Amino acid sequence: MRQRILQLRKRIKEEKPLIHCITNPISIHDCANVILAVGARPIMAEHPAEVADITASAGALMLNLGNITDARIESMKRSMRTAMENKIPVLLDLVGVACSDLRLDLARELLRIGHPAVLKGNMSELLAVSGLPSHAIGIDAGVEDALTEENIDGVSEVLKAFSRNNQAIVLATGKQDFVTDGERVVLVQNGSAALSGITGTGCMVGALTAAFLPGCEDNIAKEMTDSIEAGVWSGVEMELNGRSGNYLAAAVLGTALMGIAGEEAEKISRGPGSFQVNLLDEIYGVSDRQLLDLLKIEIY
Ligand SMILES: Nc1ncnc2c1ncn2[C@@H]1O[C@H](COP(=O)(O)OP(=O)(O)OP(=O)(O)O)[C@@H](O)[C@H]1O
Ligand SMILES: Cc1ncsc1CCO
Repeated sequence: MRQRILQLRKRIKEEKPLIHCITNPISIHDCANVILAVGARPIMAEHPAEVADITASAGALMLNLGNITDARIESMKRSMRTAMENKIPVLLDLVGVACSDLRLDLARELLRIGHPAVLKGNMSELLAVSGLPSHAIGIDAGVEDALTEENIDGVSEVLKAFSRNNQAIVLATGKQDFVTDGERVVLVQNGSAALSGITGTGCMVGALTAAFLPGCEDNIAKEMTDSIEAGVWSGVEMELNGRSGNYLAAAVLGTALMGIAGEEAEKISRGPGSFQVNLLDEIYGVSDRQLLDLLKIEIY
């Protein structure tokens, strides 16, 4: 996994894929900047009459339900259709589905239209979309829903089943980030409480993960073959848009990079203002050596 995420980061820097984001105006600027910081190219087009063309030319599509509008609802449906037709990987960020039936219904409709590679949210949002009770406060996760040593086995079973049912990577953010492909679970333990002191860090994790999706494409078949030969493939084969594959590494890299950058930025910041600036610098500047030395993941 460690070598895999370094290769993925290098590949995106080299290939600079176009990442189409339809997202909320609160964090749209931050999302564009983190995509640039890892070497990819953001485009934030959202007019319903143009999004199909833009999606068709992109390497990945990010749909973020924050601050939803009628225009973006229509655009997301159109882009999801185009992404499926063109075999473009999609990350769906379920912002607010635990506090708004409009967004929950939209998420379900998008899941009927298409097949995201990654389903992302905080723990309350993922419980809500899985059809379970949740305790969100607005777009924030409720403390009752946080991952703990006591509930981790139960939560893992729920989110692994949700991943298998949707044949998507599930990424739940929080103090620890939880990533699963339906078989394996990766806990990413990097991070800083300062990340919850500025808005949009969850959206930025979505944007980073979306930026890494195109880098998983050609390597998927090879990664699976290598794993089978090495006897370590865990058995789950995902049919994503007609390809077999697994975008687990993109989600682990997206969350780990945010977590490590948050830890490093916190050391040199005076408060949320300088933290925000330093966070972007760290996402841009963290070296491979730092990534390897600071990465804290557990794989089950
Ligand atoms: N208390 C914490 N300690 C360490 N890391 C944290 C903490 N809170 C959040 N993070 C990190 O911040 C990032 C965003 O996660 P969070 O769950 O806060 O997203 P969110 O609620 O969707 O955020 P937003 O709504 O602001 O976009 C993740 O990388 C997560 O690991
Ligand atoms: C504050 C806020 N409201 C809708 S989206 C958003 C950014 C963090 O998700």
